[in-house]
Amino acid sequence: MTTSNNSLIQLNNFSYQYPHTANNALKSINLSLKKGSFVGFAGPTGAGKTTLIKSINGIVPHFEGGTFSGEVLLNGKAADTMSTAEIGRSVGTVLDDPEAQIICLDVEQELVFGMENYGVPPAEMEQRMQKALASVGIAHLLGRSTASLSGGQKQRLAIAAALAMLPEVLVLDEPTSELDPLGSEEVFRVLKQLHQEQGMTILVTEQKTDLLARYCDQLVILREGEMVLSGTPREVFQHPDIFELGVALPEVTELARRYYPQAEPPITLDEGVQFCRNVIQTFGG
Ligand SMILES: Nc1ncnc2c1ncn2[C@@H]1O[C@H](COP(=O)(O)OP(=O)(O)OP(=O)(O)O)[C@@H](O)[C@H]1O
Repeated sequence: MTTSNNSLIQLNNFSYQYPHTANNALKSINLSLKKGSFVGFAGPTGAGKTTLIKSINGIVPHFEGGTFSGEVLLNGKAADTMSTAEIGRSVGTVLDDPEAQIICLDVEQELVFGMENYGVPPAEMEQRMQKALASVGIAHLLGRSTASLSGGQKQRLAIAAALAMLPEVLVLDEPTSELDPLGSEEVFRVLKQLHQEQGMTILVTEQKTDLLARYCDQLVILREGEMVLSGTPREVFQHPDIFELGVALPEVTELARRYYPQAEPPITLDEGVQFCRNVIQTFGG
């Protein structure tokens, strides 16, 4: 086993192939993530983003089967030697579709369900439930039926249910795919707050790169199972190769890079406004 440093999650030359497929879905991934990271994963469809998330929460290989080489370490321990229950104590998962993840009829049951399965004492459950709901700003929804919640509220509930298990890391697979722009922003604001106020480690796959640009500290780009770029959102979106990697850039970045390829492109709307002002001044002057 490779010696682990102080990484919370470490992938060493990790390759994985689903059963009955011809190619590896992940190819020699080397990635080291420290506690307190907020990392976004992007890349074209089929790049391996979901598979990478599933390799961290143990679905790969525990439930999917298949073959792998290399290793995924959680706190220095090889994930394939841990039970899924053990992995679940460290890694909380939120899926793209809250409808599929929420299984109980009311908010309280939804939060209690996971804790009961892990044998959390009832008095502690109540405390954890209140804290988890407050953390994502939906304490007022206790007592509501899950069917009556909006998409954004359901996704916050899914996050709260994961938080009630006191995970060290939260992995989210396209958590805004069912949400409109306001709901998407709401989810990322909650994540940023968890990250800043509780030091939660957050790993998220997301197609909306403007959200990744604004909220993540680190961005990893995958293509055809390989990790092709990694850095701050600015380093990644300003990288000369980014256009060739099939990643949808934030709109402001895309426009600036196309029309002013020599200039340092903006990566957020605010920077885009300033960029336009500078362009107008240059041409006006
Ligand atoms: N359960 C599975 N069985 C077989 N092959 C799979 C399975 N799940 C994914 N794959 C294949 O593994 C590769 C990586 O898929 P993955 O879902 O990880 O990509 P992704 O980047 O998340 O794509 P998307 O953005 O479309 O969700 C693809 O070629 C896909 O067809």
